[in-house]
Amino acid sequence: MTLSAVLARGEVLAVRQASVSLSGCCILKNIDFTLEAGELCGLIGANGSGKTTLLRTILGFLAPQSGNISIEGGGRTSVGYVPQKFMLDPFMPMCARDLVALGLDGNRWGIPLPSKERRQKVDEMLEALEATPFADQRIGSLSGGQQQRILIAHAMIRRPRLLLLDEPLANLDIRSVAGIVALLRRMSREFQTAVLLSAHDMNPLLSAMDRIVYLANGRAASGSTGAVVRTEVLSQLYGYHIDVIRVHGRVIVVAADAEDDAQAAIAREPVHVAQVP
Ligand SMILES: Nc1ncnc2c1ncn2[C@@H]1O[C@H](COP(=O)(O)OP(=O)(O)OP(=O)(O)O)[C@@H](O)[C@H]1O
Repeated sequence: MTLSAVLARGEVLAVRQASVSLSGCCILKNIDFTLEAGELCGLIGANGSGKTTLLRTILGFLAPQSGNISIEGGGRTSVGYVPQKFMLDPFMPMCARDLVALGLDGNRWGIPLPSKERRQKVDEMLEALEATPFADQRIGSLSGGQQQRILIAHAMIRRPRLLLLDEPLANLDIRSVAGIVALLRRMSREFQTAVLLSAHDMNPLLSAMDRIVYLANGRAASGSTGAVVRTEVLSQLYGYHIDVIRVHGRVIVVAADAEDDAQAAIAREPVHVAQVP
């Protein structure tokens, strides 16, 4: 990871021609996009398309074989992260508020914040996430949507410049999904944090995304949703014909005429089926 020298004004993250291999297998090839302060970006792709790999590379857990990644402020201290499938023990004897407060400690050394200041920061973040009403409940007793809010508060409490979330909408009902998306949209603007969240279904994010990074075939297309989610762009990305169908304000991406069985199996993967609210 390089320091912020190559970032243009306003950019918080720049991924430049980054390629990543795992166990000798190329997972991501020449990924190239930037994110600006306050932008909300959907990292969209089917299962196994490399979303987690890309997030782990941005975090510095994996090194790109080529290309580079620059983050404002130089790295981890300015990045918040909510991992995928974060399992919270239902019997963990910790209330939600305390988990948020732990985010203040992070990799911080030295004298802790005075307890009054600490409490104030936690209260502010709980309020921002509309999590105050359940802040004193045991973390394991909360619903999936409530837990997600607490995890985001934990990741945001040090006001990172970049927030990475791996599938934060998975396993949530449609109402909770809409609530989390609206909160992330508002927080990215309010705190001028660049938010990159992965999802396999772009539909819940359509009205909220400033930018999309669409992963397929180890490669990425990025830009506004209108510019990227198009037949020509996605067909080029996948390497075979893709139809983009817009219906009732939703997008369905389907592969037409896959040439053989193997391709057809891959082709079925990217289909984004519209959910009925
Ligand atoms: N350690 C590894 N060695 C080799 N291949 C790996 C390794 N870890 C992951 N992969 C492969 O890399 C590809 C991308 O995986 P990744 O978890 O990044 O995808 P994803 O888009 O996050 O998937 P999901 O939506 O299912 O979480 C997959 O094909 C996966 O099998």
